[in-house]
Amino acid sequence: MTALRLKGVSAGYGGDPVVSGVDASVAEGGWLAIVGPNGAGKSTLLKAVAGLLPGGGEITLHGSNVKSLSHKEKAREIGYSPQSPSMPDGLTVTDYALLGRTPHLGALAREGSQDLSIVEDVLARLDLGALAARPLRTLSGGERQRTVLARVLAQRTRLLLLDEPTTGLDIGHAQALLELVDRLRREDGTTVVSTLHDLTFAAQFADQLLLMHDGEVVADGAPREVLTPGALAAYYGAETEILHGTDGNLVVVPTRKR
Ligand SMILES: Nc1ncnc2c1ncn2[C@@H]1O[C@H](COP(=O)(O)OP(=O)(O)OP(=O)(O)O)[C@@H](O)[C@H]1O
Repeated sequence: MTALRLKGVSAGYGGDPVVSGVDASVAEGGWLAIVGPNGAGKSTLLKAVAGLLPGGGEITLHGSNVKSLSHKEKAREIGYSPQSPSMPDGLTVTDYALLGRTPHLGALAREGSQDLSIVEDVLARLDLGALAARPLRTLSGGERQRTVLARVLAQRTRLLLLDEPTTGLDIGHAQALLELVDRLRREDGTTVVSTLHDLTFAAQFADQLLLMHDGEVVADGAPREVLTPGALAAYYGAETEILHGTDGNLVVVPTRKR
């Protein structure tokens, strides 16, 4: 069943659209990775899907037009983690992750024991349990990034929009985070749209890629269809080799001519 559908989507920041003519559909429990060079429009498209930017076209989530959802409905349906959110430095890791529960609370209600246990569970899964009481200002870059993700995962939405979720994470924490997101989609049917610069991770975790260049989609399909040395040379100006493992894994290797 289709969870998310984009039809002729355009979006920008006031003047001419930065992104235009984007069509895509993501099945429930699917993972679409938006890839492309710097400035291609990946984050802009993600913000448009989150309903944070004005623009044209149609974005439907589980059959409802995203523009017609109230702020609260959107927050219950769509979890969005931006690339570099502003974080109030005085909050602890737990306090910050608890903000993800806000859309589920009644007016003036405070978080209850269920909200706390959801947050504890997410922190443990992100290897943040030992840092739960630490103020945000004392965290390393990768710990902050994981805390941002803890908040969006604690929101427990059917759609997750993750802008460069592995930025600043070491390879082990990056893998663990992507595996966690993958488990959510397999076990709960969570639908995922993420931008990812790491094309090997994109190929290994997403089932569908959207390659953007200059605000437009220039290729889409399964990772092995989209990630070719020719496309990476044309759109990234990159020299690469693509290795195909027998287990279906695909690896993008930058090569250097000497
Ligand atoms: N708030 C803004 N106001 C005006 N222009 C913006 C704004 N944010 C981004 N842009 C411009 O829109 C274009 C697309 O930016 P976007 O952040 O969507 O690219 P991206 O593909 O996510 O890039 P990156 O890989 O560098 O994160 C760029 O030319 C950028 O300069």
